[in-house]
Amino acid sequence: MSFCLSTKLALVGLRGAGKTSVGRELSARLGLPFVDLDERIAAAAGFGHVGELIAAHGLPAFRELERDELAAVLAEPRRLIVSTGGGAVEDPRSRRLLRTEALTVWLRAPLEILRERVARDERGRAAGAVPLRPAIVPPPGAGSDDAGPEALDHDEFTVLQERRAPLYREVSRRAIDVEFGSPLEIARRIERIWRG
Ligand SMILES: Nc1ncnc2c1ncn2[C@@H]1O[C@H](COP(=O)(O)OP(=O)(O)O)[C@@H](O)[C@H]1O
Ligand SMILES: O=C(O)C1=C[C@@H](OP(=O)(O)O)[C@@H](O)[C@H](O)C1
Ligand SMILES: [Mg+2]
Repeated sequence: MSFCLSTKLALVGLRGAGKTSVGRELSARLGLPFVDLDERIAAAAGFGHVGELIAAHGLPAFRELERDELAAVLAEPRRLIVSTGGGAVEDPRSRRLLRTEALTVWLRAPLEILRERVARDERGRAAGAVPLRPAIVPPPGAGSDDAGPEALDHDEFTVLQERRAPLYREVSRRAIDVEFGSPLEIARRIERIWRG
């Protein structure tokens, strides 16, 4: 991709990978505007965070907003950094746009790290607060009386990783391992890719 005026840098990866934190650091370092897709969608709909939006309107409604907002951001005639939500790649049109309209970078980390970060984000929040990241994978057998023995093995992150890893790979020009290093250090690594 040529380094043109409207080039966008997009971050993808599972929940907890650091897309929001690293995107913010990158924006400060590169002096480019930052869009966190989740924050923009939640604010536009009058919610404090996307977990509240999903709780109120459901996952399919959120996915529609996500798809439309990503297309709008990637059509903006300016350079910017966009941090997507972990599930943005599930929409085929979004994948095409991430491939063609942005330099997309996949932030990768072992699942136990992601689990720990996501759990830590929920700790210390008020009792009864709506989760920041609601569970989105129905347990096997959900809706029937007998979930079956495989329900014991159900793990949200494993399911999402299996489903999404090929999609992240498909849209990304580069994958970055983010197990080690602060968001600032990871932003510095991505800055080098961006500057070519
Ligand atoms: N490189 C990192 N090292 C340690 N903690 C991190 C790192 N990146 C993000 N975090 C923390 O992990 C949590 C999830 O980060 P966030 O940026 O919201 O991820 P995402 O947007 O990919 O879900 C936050 O508490 C954040 O401070
Ligand atoms: O994995 C997902 O489908 C989601 C990830 C979240 O964003 P982060 O990846 O920034 O946590 C947010 O968009 C929503 O809770 C759904
Ligand atoms: Mg985020």
